[in-house]
Amino acid sequence: MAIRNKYSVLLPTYNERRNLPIIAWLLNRTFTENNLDWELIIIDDASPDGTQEIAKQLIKAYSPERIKLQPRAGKLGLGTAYVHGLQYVTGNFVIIMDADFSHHPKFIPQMIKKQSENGADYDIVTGTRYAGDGGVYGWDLKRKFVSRGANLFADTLLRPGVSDLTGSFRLYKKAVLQEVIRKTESKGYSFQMEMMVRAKAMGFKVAEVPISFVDRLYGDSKIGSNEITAYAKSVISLWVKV
Ligand SMILES: Nc1nc2c(ncn2[C@@H]2O[C@H](COP(=O)(O)OP(=O)(O)O[C@H]3O[C@H](CO)[C@@H](O)[C@H](O)[C@@H]3O)[C@@H](O)[C@H]2O)c(=O)[nH]1
Ligand SMILES: [Mg+2]
Repeated sequence: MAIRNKYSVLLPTYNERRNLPIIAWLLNRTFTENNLDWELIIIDDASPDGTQEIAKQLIKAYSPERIKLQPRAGKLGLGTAYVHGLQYVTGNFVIIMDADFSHHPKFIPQMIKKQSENGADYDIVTGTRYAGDGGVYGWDLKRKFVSRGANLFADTLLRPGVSDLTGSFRLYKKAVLQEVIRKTESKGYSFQMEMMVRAKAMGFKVAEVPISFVDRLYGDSKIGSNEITAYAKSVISLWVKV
């Protein structure tokens, strides 16, 4: 008999108390309706808004097998949050996504289907805002420009052949995520781009699923201008090395 797949969602949070119950509810509904085994690992960086209290209530409401809280002592960045969370994964597939429902769980079954579609066996399935029916809703012109510019910059220099390098809604085989993460140096938002460039350079097979990214309703984005500088540095250093 074939082994049943298990999907572990890594969810980094920083001040997401209003979003967390809804995203947990949507994830539970999606996995249950699709008869999939899953767990949710919340990586909270000591959010001052009490996100962890909400996480603890959710663990009680759903069960400690389904929802896990793996906090850190301070705000240590998005890239290292995934590295931290990965240690606790018990599934054979890992999904990374944002907690503010910019990444709607309804795309997860599509990503899972794509992973093995027509006898394929992709190592990574990435959501893309920049191909097919994908798109971005709710961002101002400046943010759209930064995102497009970041993708264009990395694509021009590194040619990885993936339409959305900075997007962070992805499905990985756990072993692949572990292997690529070991080589990745980015601590912040440039993590996604570096992971994808390295994965392609390492010969992993990547598929794309168009997603609509809807800007958050509650709370603020945590991206700052220092992240943009770090991103540019990371693209250039990959250009030299990879
Ligand atoms: N634990 C932890 N979580 C963090 C940190 N910084 C951000 N997060 C969490 O990471 C997710 C994304 O953060 P946002 O601040 O909402 O990002 P965004 O501006 O909407 O950016 C989105 O687009 C970027 C560009 O395409 C993406 O790179 C990014 O991942 C995200 O999808 C959210 O769940 C947020 O709580 C951190 O330092 N630590
Ligand atoms: Mg967001």
